[in-house]
Amino acid sequence: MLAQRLVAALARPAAQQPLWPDPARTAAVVRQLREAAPIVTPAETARLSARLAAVARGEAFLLQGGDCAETFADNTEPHLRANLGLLKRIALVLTHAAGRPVVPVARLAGQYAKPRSQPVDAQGLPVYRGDIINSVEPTLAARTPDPHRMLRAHANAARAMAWARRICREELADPHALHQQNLRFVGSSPVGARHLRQAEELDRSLRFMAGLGTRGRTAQQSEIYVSHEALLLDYESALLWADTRGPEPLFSSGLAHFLWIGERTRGLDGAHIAFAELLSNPIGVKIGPNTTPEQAVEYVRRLDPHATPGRLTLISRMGHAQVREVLPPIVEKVTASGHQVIWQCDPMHGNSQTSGNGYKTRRFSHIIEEITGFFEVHRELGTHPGGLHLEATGEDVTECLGGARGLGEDDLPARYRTACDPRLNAEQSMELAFTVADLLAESTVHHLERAR
Ligand SMILES: O=C[C@H](O)[C@H](O)COP(=O)(O)O
Ligand SMILES: C=C(OP(=O)(O)O)C(=O)O
Repeated sequence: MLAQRLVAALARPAAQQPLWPDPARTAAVVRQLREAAPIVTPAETARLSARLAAVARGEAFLLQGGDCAETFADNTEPHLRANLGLLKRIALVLTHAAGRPVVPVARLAGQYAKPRSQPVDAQGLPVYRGDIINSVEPTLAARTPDPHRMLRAHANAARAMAWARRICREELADPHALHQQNLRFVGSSPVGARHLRQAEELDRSLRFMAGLGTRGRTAQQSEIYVSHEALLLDYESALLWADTRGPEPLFSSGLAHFLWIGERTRGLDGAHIAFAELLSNPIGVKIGPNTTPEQAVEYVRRLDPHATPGRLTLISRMGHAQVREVLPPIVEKVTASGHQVIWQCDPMHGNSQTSGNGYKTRRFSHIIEEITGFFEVHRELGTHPGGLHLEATGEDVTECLGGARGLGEDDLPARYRTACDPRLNAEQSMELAFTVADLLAESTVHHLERAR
């Protein structure tokens, strides 16, 4: 029955899929993938579901982030350490500000497929669709979709997951060490003085905990969950466990704990939403500025049929100029439906622009403005601003404009390394973290006042 539903889901129109040149070879690769080892376990995914239920109830915060596009070349321990370290450092600042747990979900171990606006690039070549499909190198041969890349993606994801588990357990579980790195940011950033008070308060809290005899190295501190966009359906549908623990039999993805459906593939009649309906994993749906409140309620109805808190995350990416106008009626209508979704802000994808010198970029001030608008909307409506979804790296790239160092267009070429969209660098990310910390602290106060 479930297998038949899967066949029916995949028979629906699927946007953004590659035209594999040799279907027989693709089928052979998919058969091989079905035999491959899973990247994550259902028990881990169930643990994330429980953590996300707390987020949906307003008792925790979801922090998701990482590269726009993972690449095979950058799948190295140092790169993962930098990105995971950044995620954990941001999480520490936000945990302290919110006085609530932060659930860390990396864009990692599978974020290899990219939806694109145009099928061809400026040179007339097939566009780069992520390392799982073709190569970024600008030649016709390299851009031709190659199904064998799905096997390479799986092997890379398995390696990344093993590293991520080890790095988070052995290197990033000590809040004191993370805090020391954050203090270095505060000491060296041109806007560090602005964040000194927050850093000192965190310092005091950590010393207080040490006084109580705990360094805070808990199992929760070393946890990490992974996520990616469920875009390439040949890959996503190849590794599924049967999951009979819930109210109806479903599949649990063996490829990631959390999967999201992107803005370009969220059509209600399409294969991606139908596929997501068959998963027991927590699911995200990106909602852009054209989303209507009625559509949002339909996602809730289809993807959260049993009204499970945190099962669905609605990831708004409206753009800084539209968030205050477009988001409120959506939040109101979904709230009235009685479902407890997670409201997450992706301040990246609605704020992309092309610089005068031809780089795809984003302005730091626009990113902050969208997050501020998101918090304002939820404060106004009395709902929980439950999470943040960032494209960010712990490396010192020059891809987004602005921030404390005032990165300008002329700075972009120096270290513009992304394979797709521009990421915040480590310093811009920490500046954002301290800014969001203030917003979160405020929202916690309002939450407590309302609860009284
Ligand atoms: O990461 C996201 C998408 O792949 C991206 O925003 C689409 O980018 P494009 O407009 O450059 O194709
Ligand atoms: C493509 C992405 O986002 P969106 O679907 O919101 O454009 C992404 O998060 O990588």
